[in-house]
Amino acid sequence: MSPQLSSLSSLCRRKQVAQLGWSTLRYCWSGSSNTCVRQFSNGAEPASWSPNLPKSVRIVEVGPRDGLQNEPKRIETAQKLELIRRLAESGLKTVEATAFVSPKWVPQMSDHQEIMKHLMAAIEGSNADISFPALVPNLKGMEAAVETGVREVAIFASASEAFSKKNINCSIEESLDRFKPVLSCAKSNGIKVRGYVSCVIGCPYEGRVSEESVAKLSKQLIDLGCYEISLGDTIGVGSPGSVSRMIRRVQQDVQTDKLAVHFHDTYGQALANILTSIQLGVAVVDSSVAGLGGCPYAKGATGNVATEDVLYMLEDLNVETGVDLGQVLQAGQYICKELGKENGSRAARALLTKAEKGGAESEKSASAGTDAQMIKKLVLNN
Ligand SMILES: CC(C)(COP(=O)([O-])OP(=O)([O-])OC[C@H]1O[C@@H](n2cnc3c(N)ncnc32)[C@H](O)[C@@H]1OP(=O)([O-])[O-])[C@@H](O)C(=O)NCCC(=O)NCCSC(=O)C[C@@](C)(O)CC(=O)[O-]
Repeated sequence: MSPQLSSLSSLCRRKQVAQLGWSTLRYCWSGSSNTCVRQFSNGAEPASWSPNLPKSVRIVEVGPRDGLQNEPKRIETAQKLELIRRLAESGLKTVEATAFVSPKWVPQMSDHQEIMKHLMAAIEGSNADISFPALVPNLKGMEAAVETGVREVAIFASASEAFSKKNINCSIEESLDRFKPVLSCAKSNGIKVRGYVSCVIGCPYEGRVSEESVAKLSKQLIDLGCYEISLGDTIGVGSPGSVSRMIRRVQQDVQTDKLAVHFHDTYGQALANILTSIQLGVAVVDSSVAGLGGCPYAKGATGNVATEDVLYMLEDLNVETGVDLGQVLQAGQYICKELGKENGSRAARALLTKAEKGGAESEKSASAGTDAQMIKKLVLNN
């Protein structure tokens, strides 16, 4: 073996390239630039640029709930349903639709019954492979959700005491007590329950949150019966260092295939955090169309990471999502127009600018295949 191949071989072994099937890989060096180009021996592209990435990622779209809950202007139920319809048509398999919370606390979600009844009627009797979960904070919310025929709910706890108090008006311990009857009601009605842990890196009232408390609460929610835990950086203060420390600690107590990540983009770290998380094996990512969002009880925190930005990155990494970026982008444009606000997705804005300048010209200059394909679609659809 040449010295170059031998040093590459040990480097790749360190990175556990064996998982990809070492024998099927052929390596060529482009001597001058010293870059390694990987190809499968059958000529196909490698699954992804890094052996540590999952083959596919499930996107949990939270725009209609997390994205809209903080909007000051009343959004009509019909507008919300139109947004959900467009998102569902893009190939998303999970679209969080609403929250059965108190209308006094979060007025924007007060049409939860109507939204959920409509969605459940739309998929009734079908084998539609799509889930429309709703947030529930307590048994009262759960009972209202059950009346609509809901098939999946999400309970939400906080790793910070102060945030728990502000957000759901009880301590962490009390919230777990409130969730117990929710879980048993879910069990007897065959409803899946997802669990959120908020403030996994920092809290707007208490500052830094320990990895220990995030792991403890995540495990408690799993033990209560949640099938998955979404780790929420509610105020978007994490970056890859703190995020990887937190995830590694949680992985000691909860299986990785039961974890999801939920990043807000306050410090512009969300995509880096997602890349870090998926390299640690997490294969479920929450995001919000057009980067809508913010929490009413976390002032100053910006929206969730934009679904379009996540899809743009994952497409380039060859990580499958089954979601059509063009359709999500158009759903984002629809809701931004209704809300009278600019699209918060950087990828959406860049692609739209290019599309406006003219598809053919942009295709020539597009740096990534994703750009060219997207612009073609946008030009055709506009
Ligand atoms: C949990 C409560 C209800 C406690 O609120 P409370 O005031 O302590 O509740 P209560 O039991 O004392 O009841 C007070 C009133 O609320 C009613 N009530 C009681 N429960 C419900 C219910 N489920 N639905 C509708 N109404 C309800 C109840 O019937 C009563 O009505 P009244 O007699 O005054 O007319 C309240 O604090 C609340 O609704 N909080 C929700 C806050 C919220 O939605 N926050 C945003 C979620 S985002 C988040 O948490 C982060 C996340 C998940 O996105 C992840 C991340 O970003 O990191």
